[in-house]
Amino acid sequence: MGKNGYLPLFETRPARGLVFFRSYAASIFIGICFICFHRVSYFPVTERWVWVGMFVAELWFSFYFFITVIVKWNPVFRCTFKDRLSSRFEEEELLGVDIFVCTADPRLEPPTMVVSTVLSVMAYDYPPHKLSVYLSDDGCSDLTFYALLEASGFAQLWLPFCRKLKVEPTSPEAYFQTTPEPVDDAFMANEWLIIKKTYEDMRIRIESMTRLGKVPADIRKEHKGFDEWDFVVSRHDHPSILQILIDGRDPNAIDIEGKALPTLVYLAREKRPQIHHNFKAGALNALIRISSRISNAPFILNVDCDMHSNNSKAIRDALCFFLDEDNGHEIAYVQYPQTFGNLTKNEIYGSLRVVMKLELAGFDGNGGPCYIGTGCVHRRESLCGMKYSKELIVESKAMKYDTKIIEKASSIEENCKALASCTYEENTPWGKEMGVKYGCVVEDILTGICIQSRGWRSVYLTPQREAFLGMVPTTLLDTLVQHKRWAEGDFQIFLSKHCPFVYGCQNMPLKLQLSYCIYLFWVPNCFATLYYVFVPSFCLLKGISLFPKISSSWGIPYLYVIVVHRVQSLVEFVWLGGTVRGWLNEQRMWMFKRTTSYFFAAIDNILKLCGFSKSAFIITGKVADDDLNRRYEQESMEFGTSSPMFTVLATLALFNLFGLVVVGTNKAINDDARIKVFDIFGFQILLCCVLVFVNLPIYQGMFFRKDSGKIPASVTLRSIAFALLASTLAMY
Ligand SMILES: O=c1ccn([C@@H]2O[C@H](COP(=O)(O)OP(=O)(O)O[C@H]3O[C@H](CO)[C@@H](O)[C@H](O)[C@H]3O)[C@@H](O)[C@H]2O)c(=O)[nH]1
Ligand SMILES: [Mn+2]
Repeated sequence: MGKNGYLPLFETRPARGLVFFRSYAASIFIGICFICFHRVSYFPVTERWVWVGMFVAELWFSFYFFITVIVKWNPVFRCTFKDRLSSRFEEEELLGVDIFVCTADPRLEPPTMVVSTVLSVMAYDYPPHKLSVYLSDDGCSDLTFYALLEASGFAQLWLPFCRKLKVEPTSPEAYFQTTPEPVDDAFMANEWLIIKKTYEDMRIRIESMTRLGKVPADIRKEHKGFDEWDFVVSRHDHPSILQILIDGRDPNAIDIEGKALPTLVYLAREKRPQIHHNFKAGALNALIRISSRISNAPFILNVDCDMHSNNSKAIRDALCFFLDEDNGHEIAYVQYPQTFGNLTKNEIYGSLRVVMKLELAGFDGNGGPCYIGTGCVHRRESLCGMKYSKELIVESKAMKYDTKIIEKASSIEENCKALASCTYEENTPWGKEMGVKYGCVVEDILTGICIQSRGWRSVYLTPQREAFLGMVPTTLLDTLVQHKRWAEGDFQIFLSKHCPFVYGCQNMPLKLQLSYCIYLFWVPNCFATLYYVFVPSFCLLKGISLFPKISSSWGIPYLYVIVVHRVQSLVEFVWLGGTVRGWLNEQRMWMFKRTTSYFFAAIDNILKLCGFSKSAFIITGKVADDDLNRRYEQESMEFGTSSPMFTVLATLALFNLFGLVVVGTNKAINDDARIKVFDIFGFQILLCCVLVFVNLPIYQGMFFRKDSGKIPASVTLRSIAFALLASTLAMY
C-alpha cells in the first residue's frame, strides 16, 4: 500500500546482473593501475613528449571510463500500473495534457511528416477534451498550415478509426506503411481501404502543393487563416500567426461518430530580422504562454515533428508517475527514449537508441534522466512556474488571464498574438529563470539541468511498446553535424555558470552531476582520440615504440583492458537488443564522431569563447531523394558532398593505410628481423590494422564507388596530399 492507502501506480526495479558489471569495472581498474605504473616506470630517455602524450590520453580515457562506470553503476527500470490508474480515477478526472509539436522548415521537414506526427498525438487513448495539440511553425509556411488544415479534416475520420481498430501506431504514415490490410473481417477491411484511400489522397494533395511551393488562390479562399500570410514578408520577418483549427470547447468540433475532437492550434510566432529568436527554445516558450491562455493543462508533452507516437497509452503511463511520488519527491518530467523508426532500421550511422538505453537508466538510478528534447512529458509548473524553490512561484504575465471565461476562438486568436510577439520577452525572466533556457543549442539538456538543480526528480520510462519513433539522419554529414551541435552545446554548458558542479551542487546528488559529464565531456574526448589515431602510426613510421613489447608481461594489462573493455561493450550492446553488426557500426561512428564532430565543436567553442562566432542551430534534414534512400537501405555510407569533416576522416584513414603498407612491404627487413619488429611495434601495428578495418567504408568511398554518394574527388586529392605530407614528415 502506498500513500493514502492506495496501491502505488508505478514500481522501480534495480537492474540485474550488476555483480558482473561491477567486477568487470574493478578488473579494468586494476588493469589501468598497471598501465599507469608501466607508463611512469618505463619513462623513455628520448622522445619523452610523445610518451607523455600517450599517458595523458590514457589518463583521459580512464577518467572517462570512471564516469561511464558511475553512470551505469546503479541502473533502474520503471514499470507502471495503468489499471490502478483507471480504478483510482474516473476518465473525467484525468488531467489535461498540452502537446507541443515543433517544426522549422517545410523543405527540410516535409509537411506530410509533420501532420502525421500531429495526427498520431491527436489519437492518444485519452479523453479528447483533455488533449490540446499545438503546432509551432518556425518556418512560417502556408504549406505547413495547409497541411494542418487538411489534417484537421482527416482527424474526423482517423480518430474514430484508431479507436475502432485499436490502431498502433496512430501515425497514418507509419501505420499504412507497416500494417497489412485486415483480411478476416470484410466490414473492417472495407473501412480500412476507405481510410487508406482518403489518407493517400490527402498526402498526394499536400505533397503536390509542397512541390508547387505555394498555396493556390482558390484554396486560400477556403480558410480565413491564409489571409494572415498577406503580412508575411519572409519566414524571418512576419507578425505572429495564431489559428485555432479545432476548438475543443466547441460542441460542433466532433468526429464522424459524434465524439469530441482534441483542440488543434497552429502558431507561427513573430519573427523580425534584427531580433534573435532562440531557435526551438524560443518556439517552446511561445507555446507555453499561448497554451496557458487557451487550455492551460497541467502537463506538457513535447515532441519534435520527426517523432511520431507509437504507443497510444504513453500519456497514461506518464501520468502514473505524476500522480504518485518517488521516495517523497515529486516528478518534474517523464522522459521516453529516443528510438528510431526509419524504415530499414538501418544503423550504419551508429545506434544512439541502444547506447542511450543503459546510459539513461543509469541516470535514472542516480537522480533522474536528462531531458533530451523530444518524447518528454513535463509538469507545467516545473517547466515554467517555479523558480528556485517550490515556495517561490514566478508569475508569468500569461497566467494572469482568467481561463475560465469562455471566449470565442477568434477573439482568443487576436488576444493571444501578443504572447508570441518577438518583443514580449524583453525584460522578463523568460529563457533565463522561466521556461526553456536560451543561449545554448542543446536547450533540452540545459533546461533539464536547471529543473533538476531546483530539487525536482525525473523518470526514464521504456515501455514494452516504444512510446515514440523518430527519424535518424540518413547521411553521414547530417549525423556528424547533429553530433557537433550536441557536443558543442554540452561543452558550452560545462563552461557556463550552469555547469552541474556549480549550479546543481545543492540539489543534485553528486553522482548525477558526474553522470552529466559523459555528455558534457564529448568535446575534450576528441583530443585524446585524435592523438591515439594519429601519433602511434606516425611513430610507427618514425620507428618510435610507444607500447610494451608483445613478449613482455607489461603487454598483458594493455591487452586485457583493450580486449575486455570492447567485449563488455559488445555483450552489453547485444543484451540491450542490438546486433553485432550494429555494434561494429557504432564503433566506427564512435571514432568518426570523435575525430570530426567533437573536434569541430571544440574549434567552434574556442572561437565562441574568443567572441568570433555565434552558435547556430543547424536543422537536420528529413527528406531524401530516391537514390539516397536506396543507398541508405543498402547500408552504404553516404558522403556525396565535400565537407572539411570528410577531409579529416579521409586523411586519417589514408595515413594509417600508408603506415601499414610501408611497414608490411619493407623489403629491407628479413624474416628474422620481422619477428623482432613485430615484437617491438606489435601494439602499434595492431592499432593500425584496427583503424584500417574501421575505415574500410572511407577507402571504398574514395576509390571503389561510382554513385553520387561517394567521396568527391576534391576531398580524395586533398586527403592524399595531406596524408603523404604527414608520412614524409614521419619517415625523413
Ligand atoms: O529554430 C528552430 C530549430 C529547430 N526547431 C525544431 O527542433 C526540433 C529538433 O530539430 P532537429 O533538426 O530534428 O534536431 P535533432 O538533432 O534531431 O534534435 C535533438 O536535439 C535538439 C537539441 O540540439 C533538441 O531540441 C531536440 O528535441 C532533439 O530531438 C525539430 O522539431 C525542429 O523543427 C524549431 O522549432 N526551431
Ligand atoms: Mn530530430
